[in-house]
Amino acid sequence: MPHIAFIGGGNMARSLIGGLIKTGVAGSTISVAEPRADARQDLGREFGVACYAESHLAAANADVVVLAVKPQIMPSLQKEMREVLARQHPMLISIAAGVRLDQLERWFGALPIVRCMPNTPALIGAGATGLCANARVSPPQRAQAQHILAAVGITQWIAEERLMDTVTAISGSGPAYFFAIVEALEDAAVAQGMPRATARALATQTCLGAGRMLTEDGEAPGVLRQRVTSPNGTTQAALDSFAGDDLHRIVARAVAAATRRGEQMAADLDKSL
Ligand SMILES: NC(=O)c1ccc[n+]([C@@H]2O[C@H](COP(=O)([O-])OP(=O)(O)OC[C@H]3O[C@@H](n4cnc5c(N)ncnc54)[C@H](O)[C@@H]3O)[C@@H](O)[C@H]2O)c1
Ligand code: PRO
Repeated sequence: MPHIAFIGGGNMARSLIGGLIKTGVAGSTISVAEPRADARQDLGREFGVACYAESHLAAANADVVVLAVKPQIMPSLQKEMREVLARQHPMLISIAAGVRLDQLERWFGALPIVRCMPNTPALIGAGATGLCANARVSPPQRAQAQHILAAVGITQWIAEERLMDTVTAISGSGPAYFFAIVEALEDAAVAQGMPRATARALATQTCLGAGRMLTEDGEAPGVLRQRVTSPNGTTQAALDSFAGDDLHRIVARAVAAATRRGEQMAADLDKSL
């Protein structure tokens, strides 16, 4: 069994650890570095994993090191981690938004590195993750990285690293877009006089039902949309209104803004060093 060390024991690490344990990985093969004592205690109690306040201790026997800290923290890890990484030569998996493979190599050394972008539905095992590897990652290591992320949802390999910022803009940030749409539907119904609890229940279940149809029917979203849309009916009226407001342009602009922000975050990290 490979030993996996998580550096950072926050939300995303917790969901990955929970997913791995559910797939049968033993807690004794996982260690976590987390500065917050209460989080260390919770993780140890819930999953039976070994928790440390210092990163180099968690990574001491690791075959795989998952970097699960905020992007801004990443460069500051190098001082503490460089020696243990040089000794262990593990595969690194970074889940940080807007941190490039070349930056990770510069900070942590010439290691096999996988950059990936999961999303918060990983917390309930329904995540979507894009992964991108540097040339040092062997085929078995690719399979190992995919296995770790597949514990919390679907995975897609991304050949061109520049598209990892697009992954972040589509599926990394994407859950927030759908929550925003549910909020907007809820507000629209409330404005027409519906009680908020009723509006929320209807909008939420509609989102779940539409999502399940997308994943379970195997039909393209356009086909499913047409099936809801009676000629000259209510849906047509709403879709015409969306088209009049150029929904596709609104979404494309938002995705472009998120993509640019990812690129900017990486550029800021370059400047901060
Ligand atoms: N939340 C999301 O939607 C999402 C989605 C995809 C990827 N990500 C990425 O995942 C990473 C973690 O995000 P999160 O939402 O789990 O954040 P989080 O704040 O819940 O977890 C980060 C953890 O790192 C710990 N930490 C801080 N300094 C540390 C250090 N020096 N050594 C070890 N641990 C340290 C913090 O105490 C915290 O518990 C980020 O890089 C983020 O970009 C987040
Ligand atoms: N949350 C992180 C952000 O908003 C990365 C994707 C989702 O930057």
